[in-house]
Amino acid sequence: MSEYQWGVLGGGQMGYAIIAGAINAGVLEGKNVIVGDPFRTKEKREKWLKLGATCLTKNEEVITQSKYLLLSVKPQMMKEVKDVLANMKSDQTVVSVVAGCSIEKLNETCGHAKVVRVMLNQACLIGHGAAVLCPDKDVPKCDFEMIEEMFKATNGTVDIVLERSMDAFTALSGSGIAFVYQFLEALSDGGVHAGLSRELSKKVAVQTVLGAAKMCEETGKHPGELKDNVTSPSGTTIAGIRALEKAGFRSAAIEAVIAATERCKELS
Ligand SMILES: NC(=O)C1=CN([C@@H]2O[C@H](COP(=O)(O)OP(=O)(O)OC[C@H]3O[C@@H](n4cnc5c(N)ncnc54)[C@H](O)[C@@H]3O)[C@@H](O)[C@H]2O)C=CC1
Ligand SMILES: O=C(O)[C@@H]1CCC=N1
Repeated sequence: MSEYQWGVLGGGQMGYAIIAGAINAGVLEGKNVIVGDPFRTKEKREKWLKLGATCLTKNEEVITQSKYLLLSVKPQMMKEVKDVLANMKSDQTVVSVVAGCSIEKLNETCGHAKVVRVMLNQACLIGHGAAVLCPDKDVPKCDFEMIEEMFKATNGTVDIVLERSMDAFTALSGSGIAFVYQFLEALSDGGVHAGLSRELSKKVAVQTVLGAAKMCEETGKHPGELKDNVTSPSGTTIAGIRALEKAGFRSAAIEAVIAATERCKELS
């Protein structure tokens, strides 16, 4: 084993968010990271080099030189990496964020390595992800604690969950952040329609969503109760809520989580 501790297979959006988040949080050093990716663009390689990581296009070397391997290729790319993963040893641990890829499948694919399945979203880059972890039974306690600490440093919440709920968490956390981005974009479009500048509308929309999330977190109150507190009789809010209800807003959000969960099941 070399000086590298963390290998990454797939240095794209999620691999980068997890590792850069950990480096930003001070729980990992770039010099301890080795990334395997075809690096089809110069920008991608440079992003990793800036972190102090080592970039390789040969996955074999990444595998042999890592104690922990972050598996962050697309589900459809698993077949491309399965031959190198098959060589993994029992003193190595794979941390997989691959949507829909079960522990059973990971065990079949990753040689003798131990396996931890994780789901989270890209806000881990800035310490505000929402992570769920699902370790296989044979993961040594000290290895799991180390992995848990790393995810605690980069996520607002970290929970250990049963594997059967991973598809739902993929929808709620992994994809859910994109649904919130869509809501944010739509809110600021609404502001622009009402005559606000794009810049100020976006800024206020972001702060409004941030404030709502913090109110839910810090008061511990049900979002419905907080909504009722805002809604004056014959006021502006109820007029807006009526419009949202007419358009099926809450149902659309529920359907989005269901659709993403179903898609995750299909991917597996
Ligand atoms: N994007 C997200 O917000 C989230 C993604 N995930 C999961 O993370 C995984 C990665 O997703 P993204 O980062 O979005 O995808 P991405 O496409 O940004 O990253 C995948 C990376 O794998 C690289 N790659 C392709 N073939 C390879 C090979 N043979 N060996 C090594 N690397 C190879 C690509 O060049 C790319 O950089 C997926 O399995 C996804 O389900 C999980 C949670 C959230
Ligand atoms: O869209 C996807 O498939 C991935 C998994 C969760 C978030 N992004």
